[in-house]
Amino acid sequence: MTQARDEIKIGGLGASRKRVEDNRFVRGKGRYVDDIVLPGMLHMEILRSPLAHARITSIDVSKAWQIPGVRLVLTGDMMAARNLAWMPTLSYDTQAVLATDKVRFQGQEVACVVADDPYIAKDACEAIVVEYEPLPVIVNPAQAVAEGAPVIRDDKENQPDNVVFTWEVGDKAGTDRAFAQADVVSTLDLHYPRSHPSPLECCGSIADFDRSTSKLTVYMTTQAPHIIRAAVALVAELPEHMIRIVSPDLGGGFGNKVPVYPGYVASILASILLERPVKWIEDKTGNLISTGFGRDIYLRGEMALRNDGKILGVRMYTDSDHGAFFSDAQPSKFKIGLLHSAFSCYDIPVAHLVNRGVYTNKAPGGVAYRCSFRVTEAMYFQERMVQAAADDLGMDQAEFRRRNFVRDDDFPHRTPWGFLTDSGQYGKCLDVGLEAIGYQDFLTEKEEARKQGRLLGIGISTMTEPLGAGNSREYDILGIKMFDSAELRVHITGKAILRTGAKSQGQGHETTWAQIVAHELGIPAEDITVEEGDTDTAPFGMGTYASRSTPVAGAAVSMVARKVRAKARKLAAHLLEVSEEDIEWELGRFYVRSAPDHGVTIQECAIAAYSNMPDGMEPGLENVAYYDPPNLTWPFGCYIATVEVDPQTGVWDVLRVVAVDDCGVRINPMIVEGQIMGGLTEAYAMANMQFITFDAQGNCVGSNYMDYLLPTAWETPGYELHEVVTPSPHHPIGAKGVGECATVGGPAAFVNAVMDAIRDTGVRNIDMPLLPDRVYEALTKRHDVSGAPPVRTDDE
Ligand code: PCD
Ligand SMILES: [Cu+]
Repeated sequence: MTQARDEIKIGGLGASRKRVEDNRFVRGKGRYVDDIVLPGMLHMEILRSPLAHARITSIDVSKAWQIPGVRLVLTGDMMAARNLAWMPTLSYDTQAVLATDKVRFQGQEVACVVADDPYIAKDACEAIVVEYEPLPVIVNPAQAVAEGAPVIRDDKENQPDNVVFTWEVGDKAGTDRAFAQADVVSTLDLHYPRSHPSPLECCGSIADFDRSTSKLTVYMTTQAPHIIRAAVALVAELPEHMIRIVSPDLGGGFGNKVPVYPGYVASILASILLERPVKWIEDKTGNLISTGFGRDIYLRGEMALRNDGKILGVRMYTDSDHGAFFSDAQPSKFKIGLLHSAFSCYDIPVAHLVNRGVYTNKAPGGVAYRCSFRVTEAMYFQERMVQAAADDLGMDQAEFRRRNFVRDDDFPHRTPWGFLTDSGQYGKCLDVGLEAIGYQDFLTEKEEARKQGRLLGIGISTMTEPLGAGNSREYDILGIKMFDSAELRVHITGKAILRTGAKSQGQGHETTWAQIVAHELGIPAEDITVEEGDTDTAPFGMGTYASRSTPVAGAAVSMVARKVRAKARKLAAHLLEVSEEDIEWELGRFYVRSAPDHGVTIQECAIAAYSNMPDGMEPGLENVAYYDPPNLTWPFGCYIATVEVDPQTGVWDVLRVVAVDDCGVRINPMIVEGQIMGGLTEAYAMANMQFITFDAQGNCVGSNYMDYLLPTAWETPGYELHEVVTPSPHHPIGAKGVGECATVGGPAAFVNAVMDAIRDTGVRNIDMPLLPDRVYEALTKRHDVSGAPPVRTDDE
């Protein structure tokens, strides 16, 4: 008779266990960078450029130095003297730490002041006099490539213009042939506007250099502490074992905390020079105007179609605006991240994509904001194009998708741009979604409403997203392969501590990783402490972004637990006085196959590991695992929104949102649902209200929360969530990533719904955000409404 532990009761796989980290978060006991106070700590503030493009003719810091309490004023020249004025970016570019020659975007870091308190530092920043000679400003790709455009990156050799790269992938000739055979060619021009991840906690760091031990400790808001340690070791030429990076509690990351920012570097140098801890905490405007923007990419898409609805081929021409420095966080192999993951859920024979990246006088952009490296843009383009194509064919949009989906028995499936998708049940997900929303009934209701002048619309967005960068053959950051790690130590009493190379920013790893260990070992989740983010203790890992933690670090957790179980089995054999081959495992317990009642628990094995091990066995019960995933995981999402547009004002209200997510096996269903709701809310915000843009002078418009809107509970629609489970065949517990899915797939559902509601106008596109005035313009003037003029990048 089985004596296995009840997996749900011990908080194993599938348990909707309450998040253990919330014990401190909801009590206001989280420990964020700004909560840390070190003895003798000083405070740093940054002086930022008011202009988007200008030559610096002089910087006078004398008045700042005279303010009592000022300890250090740092300028670009001082950084340059130490070879620190420029730093390498994660995309093999360089970025100014403090400007020396020119400023290249509004908000760029020009000088820093360190003082006894932050107010003195801020006042002293204002006492610095900088003379600028304004230069012509470039705020979009069209201007960047125009004849005679000023060269923004004149600091770089071999950079005669503003083009960062041109990248091409796919089969051009084959795609041309497919278009030649098409019955219908559908085209669409779009702009995915800049958006800002905008975590509630801004960026910050405390650098603490101790001359007596030569050790540098940096507490900082980073999603990838080990990468930072490696970067500091290389840039500052400090020995790696003398650097400790600690990423404490983070108030959200959303990709914003992946790049290296000048403030971190300046605070480190200041601490080394002053031999005191130096704290820098960014303010909201600083965060909104200078750190990791997402998106900002233009697209012209073309689809070759057969009359029966089959997609024969796809072309994409895109122009991406990277701002003044190419510092996107992305695996280095593909110039534009994984943009060519578009159309992976559809069976499309051939495709061709050209992307041109340009520099502009805007803050560095293209960061993976809740997005696996340009996947959000890819899926938005895909689903907007799919809807336009269905319309052009006069075909039902759900039926058009179904006809082109990759079939369940066609996995692993090679996409036209070379990815290998692992598993899925796309048709089933769509059916669950259509059923839930009451598709046919809504179509009837929509027609009825139209007769009374009411505009109802329904939008669908279906997509599979590549999550879990990534296997070492194809993915690396600055040459470091993108594996991840876990280290598990079972104490003598059978309790345990687990450390990983990932770094939660609110996702709940302290809860879910313990659940994986509980699943593998039968140790109750509450007996397992999870720690992340301290490079002195955590095994080397690549951090948390691109929903890679579950696919990669989560897999490492499984693997390390299995290694521990293998040793525990030997201990069990010893305790039960039988050979290892005669032992069976059930959750939490080994037993003798021929005598199931004769067994030992994992906890008994733990005691034995320290007190009664067989002759010749090394004591202890711990191990470490590094996991190099064989492939990405490919979750699937089907998002359906219904809306009503007010023809008098252009205001649109969301009626219902249905989300069907298939992220394989769910470790913690409640956390997964929270991830999806959060993701949908960010999708809704981008589609509906979030607007951060630049005027002709490069001034950032929308650099505060009065203008850049975060949806509150009041604006946020309700969500109806459903699930389908297709395990990943190559992940140890069958889980796929999920954190980003709803943000990636969500926007197109809302936009498609509004476009469906106003379909009678013949308007093909309104760029996000679909502000009421844009919708109103489309309704009344019956033309496309773009956030900025689209640019074609082909030279036909
Ligand atoms: N199947 C499955 C999956 C998953 N899960 C869970 O859920 C979560 C998530 O996961 P994933 O998907 O793996 O992811 P991760 O890596 O962890 O994370 C990341 C993401 O996450 C998201 N979410 C969130 N949340 C919060 N709260 N906060 C934050 O910040 C955030 N962020 C965002 C982002 S943006 Mo990027 O960075 O952009 O790239 S990417 C991202 C965790 O806890 C886990 O464990 C479960 O349970 N199951
Ligand atoms: Cu992206």
